[in-house]
Amino acid sequence: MKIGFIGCGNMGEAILKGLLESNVVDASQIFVHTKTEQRREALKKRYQINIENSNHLVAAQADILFLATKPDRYEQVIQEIKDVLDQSKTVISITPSFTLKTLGALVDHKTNVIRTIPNTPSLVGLGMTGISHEETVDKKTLNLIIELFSSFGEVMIVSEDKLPILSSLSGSSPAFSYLFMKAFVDYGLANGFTLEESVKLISTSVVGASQMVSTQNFPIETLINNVCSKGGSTIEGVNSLQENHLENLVKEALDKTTKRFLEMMKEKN
Ligand SMILES: NC(=O)C1=CN([C@@H]2O[C@H](COP(=O)(O)OP(=O)(O)OC[C@H]3O[C@@H](n4cnc5c(N)ncnc54)[C@H](OP(=O)(O)O)[C@@H]3O)[C@@H](O)[C@H]2O)C=CC1
Ligand SMILES: O=C(O)[C@@H]1CCC=N1
Repeated sequence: MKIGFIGCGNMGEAILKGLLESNVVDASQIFVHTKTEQRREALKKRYQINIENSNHLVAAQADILFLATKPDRYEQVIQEIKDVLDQSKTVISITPSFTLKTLGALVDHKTNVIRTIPNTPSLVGLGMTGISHEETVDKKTLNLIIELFSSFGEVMIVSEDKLPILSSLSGSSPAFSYLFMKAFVDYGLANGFTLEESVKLISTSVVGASQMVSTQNFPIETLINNVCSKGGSTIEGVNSLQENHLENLVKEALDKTTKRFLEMMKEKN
């Protein structure tokens, strides 16, 4: 099996590194083209993968092809590679903008297309990828795609209409978590802790809290209450966040994120 990347920036590299570290594929099986030579050289040096001089050369060799450019390049790069696409290949979109129907039309229905929303924690093997596909995709191909994405994280198959919300919940949410965590790091720095200490304290606690939410069969409210000792310190912070409407702020941000996803789709379909 050969895997191609057309474009390989933040998200493409997260998938590429996730795949390599999971050992499901070897560097010799990966073929990449990006716009700039500088980026191609950097990726070659970092991962010892095959670098090609055109998108066409990548597509000609790959069985599975990640379109990892920004959405404004999708139409152009598909034009460049269309003549080498056939039923033996699978094209994977990772962008909000294009529906399966539009992607199918762009590739002249010559190849399988899968629509995904991955996230950047794939880089460290803790990704979360939403996948939508046409019913016509055969089981073997679908299982292979699921296996690839599962090698660096979790996978959720959803109907296409659910992708905009899924993207806010898992594609974009790492950015919101980083912003939240940045406030803790800044607080540690301002109060005598080093950067390393502050990062360790908050990142370990957030990993622990994530594990509690995903493994303990409690409502999240119970987990919050279990930290708030009666008459203790935490309740003061929780009350302050609630008085400042943290949950409403987050929901408003999610609404705006989803709205933009839908606008991006409207622009291209
Ligand atoms: N970042 C994220 O968290 C997530 C991103 N996505 C989606 O992933 C896609 C990529 O985003 P992201 O990785 O952040 O973007 P980046 O800007 O980091 O990467 C874009 C890549 O595309 C390459 N590129 C640009 N033009 C061409 C071209 N004509 N041919 C080949 N390669 C080209 C760039 O090359 P070069 O580096 O040489 O300039 C770069 O490697 C987007 O569609 C985004 O919606 C989805 C989920 C999460
Ligand atoms: O910001 C974006 O458009 C992409 C989609 C999900 C995360 N990043």
